[in-house]
Amino acid sequence: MTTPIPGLQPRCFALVPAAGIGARSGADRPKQYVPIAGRPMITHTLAALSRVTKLAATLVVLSPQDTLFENAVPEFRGARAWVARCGGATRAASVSKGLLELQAHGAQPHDWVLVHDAARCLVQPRWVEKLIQACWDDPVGGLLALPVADTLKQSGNGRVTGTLDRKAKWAAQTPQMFRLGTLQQALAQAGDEVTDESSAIEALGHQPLLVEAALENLKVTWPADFALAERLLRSRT
Ligand SMILES: Nc1ccn([C@@H]2O[C@H](COP(=O)(O)OP(=O)(O)OP(=O)(O)O)[C@@H](O)[C@H]2O)c(=O)n1
Ligand SMILES: C[C@](O)(CO)[C@H](O)COP(=O)(O)O
Repeated sequence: MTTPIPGLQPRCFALVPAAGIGARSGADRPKQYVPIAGRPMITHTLAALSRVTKLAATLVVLSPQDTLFENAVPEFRGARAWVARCGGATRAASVSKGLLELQAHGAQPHDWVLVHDAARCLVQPRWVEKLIQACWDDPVGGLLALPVADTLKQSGNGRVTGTLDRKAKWAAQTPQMFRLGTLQQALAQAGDEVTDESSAIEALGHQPLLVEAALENLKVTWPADFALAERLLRSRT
């Protein structure tokens, strides 16, 4: 595991995987570019991250075939805003490629990386700050998450085949915050199929910190989620 270096302050970087196609969303384009409340979804995500002063820079990982980003987010530029068209076939592959890109920009193994889905466009700066504060002195790092409130059913052929114990179950969100070096090692060992960073870190034998967030930090995934996200965003202004 990458450990802190005495006397050397780590920096915090945001890494935003945005190389997916949004197959489940039913949209006519990658879902991160679908307008929500008048702007492409990803602009809300990046605007929220830009208000987190602890972040040294934000890297957006795009698909090598992406032609939409610069038009969608013309304001995303400058010393703290990086883009790399190095996305892979899975979210984990995109994150791994992004970590290499962060290193190419000078990030060090002991620096913190906050991986945040482009598709969680309702993230609020205060939740990100809560995560940073909670994890800053933690030996492992952690993630935003929410205790499961619904009763969990096991399914088979559309019928209930069992009821799962929901005690001590949390739904993982993002950002997920880990040291760059540890995350690189974890993803290299876990492979490209893990669905979040925490799973890879857990597979190394660590126990990431759970930092309670809000239901509102949802991931736009299904067609109906766009209207819900729009209502929530509009209700803030
Ligand atoms: N190969 C991939 C797949 C996903 N992502 C990103 O990871 C985040 C969470 O993934 P998900 O919600 O599953 O997005 P998609 O993969 O685009 O959706 P779907 O699975 O429905 O195709 C998204 O911001 C998405 O752009 C990525 O960078 N690279
Ligand atoms: C990282 C994540 O958002 C945590 O809930 C989630 O695992 C992403 O999953 P997906 O398969 O990319 O939708």
